[in-house]
Amino acid sequence: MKFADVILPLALPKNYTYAVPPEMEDAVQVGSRVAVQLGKQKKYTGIVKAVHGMAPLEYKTKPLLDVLDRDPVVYPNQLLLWQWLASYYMCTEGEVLNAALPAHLKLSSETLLLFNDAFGDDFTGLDDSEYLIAEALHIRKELRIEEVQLILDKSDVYSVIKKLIEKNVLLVYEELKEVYKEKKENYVQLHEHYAAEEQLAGLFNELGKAPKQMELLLAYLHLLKTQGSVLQSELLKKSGASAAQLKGLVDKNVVWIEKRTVDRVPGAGKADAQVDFVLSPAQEKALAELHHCFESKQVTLLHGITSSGKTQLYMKLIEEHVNSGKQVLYLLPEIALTAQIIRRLQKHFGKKIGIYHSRFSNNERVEIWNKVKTGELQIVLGARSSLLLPFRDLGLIILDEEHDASFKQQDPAPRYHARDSAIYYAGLFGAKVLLGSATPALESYFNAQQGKYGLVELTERFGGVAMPAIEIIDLKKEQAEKTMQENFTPQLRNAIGVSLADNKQVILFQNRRGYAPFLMCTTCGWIPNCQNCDVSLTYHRNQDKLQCHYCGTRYPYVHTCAACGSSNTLVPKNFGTEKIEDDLIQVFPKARIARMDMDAVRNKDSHNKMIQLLEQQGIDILVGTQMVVKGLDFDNVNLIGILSADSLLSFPDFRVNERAFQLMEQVAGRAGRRDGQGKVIIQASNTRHPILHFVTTHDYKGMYAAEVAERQRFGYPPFYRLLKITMKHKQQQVVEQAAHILSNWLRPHIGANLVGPAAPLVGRVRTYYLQEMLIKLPRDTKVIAQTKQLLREHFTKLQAEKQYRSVLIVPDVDPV
Ligand SMILES: Nc1ncnc2c1ncn2[C@@H]1O[C@H](COP(=O)(O)OP(=O)(O)OP(=O)(O)O)[C@@H](O)[C@H]1O
Ligand SMILES: [Zn+2]
Repeated sequence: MKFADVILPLALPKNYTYAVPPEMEDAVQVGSRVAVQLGKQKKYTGIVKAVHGMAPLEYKTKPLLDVLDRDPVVYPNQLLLWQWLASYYMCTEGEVLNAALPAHLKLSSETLLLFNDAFGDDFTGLDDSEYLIAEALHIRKELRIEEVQLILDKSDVYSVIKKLIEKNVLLVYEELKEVYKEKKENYVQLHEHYAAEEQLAGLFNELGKAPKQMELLLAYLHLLKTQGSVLQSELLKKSGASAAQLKGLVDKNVVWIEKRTVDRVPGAGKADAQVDFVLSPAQEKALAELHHCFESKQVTLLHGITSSGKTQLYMKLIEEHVNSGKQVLYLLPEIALTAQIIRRLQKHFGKKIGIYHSRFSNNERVEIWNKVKTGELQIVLGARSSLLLPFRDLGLIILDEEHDASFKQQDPAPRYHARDSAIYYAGLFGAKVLLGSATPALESYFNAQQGKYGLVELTERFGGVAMPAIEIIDLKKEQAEKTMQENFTPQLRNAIGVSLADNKQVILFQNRRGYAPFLMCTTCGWIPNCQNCDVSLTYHRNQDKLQCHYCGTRYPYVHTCAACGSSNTLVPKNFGTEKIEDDLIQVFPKARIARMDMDAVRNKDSHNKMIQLLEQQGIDILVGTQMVVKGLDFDNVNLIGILSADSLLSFPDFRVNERAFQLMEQVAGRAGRRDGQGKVIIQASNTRHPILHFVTTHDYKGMYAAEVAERQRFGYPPFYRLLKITMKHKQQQVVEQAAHILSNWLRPHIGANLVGPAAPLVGRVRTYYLQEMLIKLPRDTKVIAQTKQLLREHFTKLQAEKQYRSVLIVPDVDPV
């Protein structure tokens, strides 16, 4: 008898073993999907993790209901990655599976099946079982899996359902909006008859009487010449003609329309890689050093200052790996994945490159998933989650902007860090990892210093452009002398004026969105808070609403103070990007001003459009949050303003200095990238903060040395590892008691390295009260593994107690 261990898409503490019925023995394979029953009612599809001959001792096995795939959907290396992620980040393999598989590869008994009206009612291509289900669906429009089982009078219905999905008869509800279908587009083709010059000339004569059709024809010929093929939609747009006018040409047998399947995944025309630029001598040297490092190290850190051309080096490395038949994964923070970087890469790698991030539809994800699996896509440019794609033969992972905190997943599990996970995953393939940044994470630079990673430094900007000059302006002094106009010092106002007069562009940075981070009653000091979270509400003037940035709830503007009853005494305090935008309009009424933050660019298109507008110099002044920082490359920006450095340097976190340095150095790096030296103006109240000194001198190493000494003194990363435990419950007393009990159990084992429990700064979020504990762990793999095991046991023990069963316990390994 054979048995299969199956990973189910649930947060189950362990995997279940099922018996393999003899008729499925040949079909069942590691990495294939199988349908199984869990408990009395529920059915799921899971993935086979192992096939073996050992019956479990603790329970009687149920049989597999069905094997869904002839070819496994994941490779053994994915299964190893899932296992590692679950164990290292303290979650279940089911949770990892859930994050990794695109929705259409998951089915469960809760799944609702719908009839696909587009299929019509021609059922001739279906076999008997398929026909029965299709007919039932056609009449009833939707069915649950149990109903399908009743109709067919058998339990193993998953293969029938799968076939019906493939034949486009049936839709799975989760994907209703975007079920996987090939995408078709209409292309216009000139009739062969007119390929010859004379015939075409004759046609022109004929159409002389029909000017619109003539325009259509001219537009067609132009598009054909420039693009090789002619999309109907583009032709109509370019010629300004209507569909009816185009139909006129079709009726005259001049052109015909062909429906073609097109790739959803955007890929520019060229099929071949062509990396045709020349590296500068400094870049050549760095490339040689990278090769040298990779001879002995799996991981190398490329520390290259802003605009030194790191991206060009990546492209050279990508080319080498692609030429040797390997796959390459290029990871970027989500918001940095803009049309700008995509275009830069597509220019050189054309169709070999695929893009993958969370804003993609399920359809697009499935397409990429399949092409990565077959190896057809050799390069993937993606955000964190593209690490979970089924690579076939990975040769290189590049992590650009590797210091970026968004490489760490927050919610839900797996709470993984793409950098560390990439290093593990690459190891399975014997692949290399390149970490790149102008401001590396302290942890990475430390590892490089220790010799664990290779280190290559690129210390000059491409084209010999100088680093921007940095000027710190004393906000206190200017405020005392009453020279401020809104939030601008005279120095910043002047500099903006000079840039505008020179037709240059300006970027202003402020790390808060909205109009004002909070309102305050001038009579009694009352501040409006969120009802679900212990946090003040941000004022958004454009919507005339107050908004909680923790749970997203919106509230109408308040005119009367809830504490003292005075009316119209609430005033905005502090300032966000919306306010700066408003101020700019007043101070520079003629300038073209735009704002880039999460409110202004909700979808990927508006974000890309704004970047494009900036590239084409349709914007004079851009004000934005972190978003304006990430990896952007503009020719004409020569001034950067940081409106308040204090707000970056004053929140309670041991990484605050590192983060502030990275942000300011990165945003400064957007200035003067092409010609002439750029300028950065930083407004600050505390002008003597040591970090400002390091920013002024672009002194990463100085910052590193100072910070690392502090970290060592206080026992923080990179010297210690951190593990944060957050506990949540709707009742404050329950969560406090639970945290107290858990910490009392843990303290004898962990001692002084257990900090807390205590309520975090924002002690209640989304109506849940929070308690946090921090565990500092020595960098010793064995101790770390033992501690995680200890925690797992005690979590289980706590949740076995009835009154604490509903307390949520969230472990976060290596929190950022
Ligand atoms: N060898 C080269 N040939 C042509 N152009 C280059 C070369 N190296 C760099 N450039 C150009 O210089 C600019 C800066 O390079 P790039 O964006 O790669 O820098 P970077 O190091 O990634 O900067 P950042 O860290 O600030 O994002 C880009 O416009 C790039 O096209
Ligand atoms: Zn809230």
